[in-house]
Amino acid sequence: YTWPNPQLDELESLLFDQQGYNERGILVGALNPCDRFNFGDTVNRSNVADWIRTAYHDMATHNAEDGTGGLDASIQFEQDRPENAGNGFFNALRHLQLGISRYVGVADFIALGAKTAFEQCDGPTIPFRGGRVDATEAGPPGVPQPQESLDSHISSFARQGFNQTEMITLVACGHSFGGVQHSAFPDTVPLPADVDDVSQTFDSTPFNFDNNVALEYVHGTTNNPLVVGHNDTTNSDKRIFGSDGNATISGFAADSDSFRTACQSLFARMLDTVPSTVQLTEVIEPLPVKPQDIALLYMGDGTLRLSGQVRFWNVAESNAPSVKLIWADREGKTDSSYTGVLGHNDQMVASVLYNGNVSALWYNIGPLSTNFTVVNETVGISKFWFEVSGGDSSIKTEHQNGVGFPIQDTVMLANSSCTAPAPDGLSSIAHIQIAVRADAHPSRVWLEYDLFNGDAGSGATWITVNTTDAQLATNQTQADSIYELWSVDLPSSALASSNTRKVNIAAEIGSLKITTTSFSTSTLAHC
Ligand code: HEM
Repeated sequence: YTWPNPQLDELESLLFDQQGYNERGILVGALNPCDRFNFGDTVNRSNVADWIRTAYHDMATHNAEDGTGGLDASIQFEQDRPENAGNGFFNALRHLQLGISRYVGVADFIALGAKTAFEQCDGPTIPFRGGRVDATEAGPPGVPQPQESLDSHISSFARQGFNQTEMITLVACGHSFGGVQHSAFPDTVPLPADVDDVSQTFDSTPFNFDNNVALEYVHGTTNNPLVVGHNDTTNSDKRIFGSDGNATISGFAADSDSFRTACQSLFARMLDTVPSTVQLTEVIEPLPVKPQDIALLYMGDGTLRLSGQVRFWNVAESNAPSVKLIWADREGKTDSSYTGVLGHNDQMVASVLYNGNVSALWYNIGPLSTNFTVVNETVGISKFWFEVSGGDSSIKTEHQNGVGFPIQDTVMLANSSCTAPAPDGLSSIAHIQIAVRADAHPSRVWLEYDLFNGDAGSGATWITVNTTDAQLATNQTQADSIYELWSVDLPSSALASSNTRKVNIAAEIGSLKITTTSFSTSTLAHC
């Protein structure tokens, strides 16, 4: 895709800013190491297994015929159903919900969680699409349960869109992780003496993807509680694996590569099973050159400060290039003076598990001593690009296939913005000043910020975007012939349940809506 695209940029970052500098720790951080479990010390439980099971149970109510249900976060409202026994969903959701924003909801986070868990813990790479839509209420029930007959499982998977071989495969792929917990299934897993609870695992390597679930089943060494459980009624894995005379599962036991490939494609299908009204995005690949948090700041002295960061994908620190920024002015013209340096040091390195271990380098716009580049406000800026000088003294221009990286200089934060204590002495008020090009004549200028909403009963969460309108400032002393100032006060209470405490500026000019990247009010100067 072409930068910028706020939804795809956010998904790309969640997928590929995994570890190291600028990491988005929410996914990989909770899966490292793979036996990590955030909630209590029950032996054999893990976030990895909870996250994968959550994605399956959310998807499993899909109806392929009428196109309803699928991976839509309706699991948030369905946790008290017998088919969703155990606290794994609650555990998974209360972590994954923390990352949501106006661009990426709970359903996308459930899918991201399962994908990342699978890959981080030795599974193959799953292509990822975003754009799932969160359900606002429970859907019809229909997750398969262990006491049901083979026929009912076959028809349940058919309803979900999977044939019998795919059913065997998907169950084996999922049950490469985790196990059955006594407290959730007391009739299936007995409680040994002297422990409060226990989880009996599906194979001997419950925290990592491998074909042991098939191998141990075929060798007769399995301890899978849904195969060798003392109550044959709940031995659903035994009935499912054996339903084609063990042909599929024996193939997986004999050939771990075929198991990997089969799980890779079925996991992708599982995560992409959504209501037919939902249109998923393209498969998101890492951008080779990705600007982030690019912002202009109006200084009121004839200059604008350009700041932000740029990530260069799949470059090792030992080959760190030197990078030059070049830009075009408001009219699209460039000049030999429209150039700046990018700052980098050996700490600004990230690592990503993506078809192997990839490293990415981050650079700041401007030298590290200031982290900004000065733009003359009279000529402004409309797009930028990079000249990358490799160790072999070759120079490569990175300009998004000639498009450049666009930036608007119509609306931006002014550096006269500041925060002051509120009259209650406890909270604060941000006095936000916004610079708007005097020739733009916006019909409306406002602030936007994401607010968390939660339903205490179900534990469901969602984001709403709150807005506060700005007015043309009565005091224009900081303004000049090119920019006028708008102002708005934002009490910190307005951001009370904002997940990021970040705010962006928006303006409506004709039928066009322009937005800036977001900033944190906590970084503003004190008045
Ligand atoms: C007929 C179909 C299935 C049945 C009857 C079934 C049944 C079960 C049961 C009873 C548990 C124990 C849950 C607990 O103790 O909290 C479990 C765990 C699990 N299932 Fe399934 N399952 C099925 C299909 C799947 C599929 C298709 C996947 C994923 C692709 C999957 C992934 C998991 C995972 C990862 C766990 C471990 C959870 C943990 O350790 O916390 N299952 N399953």
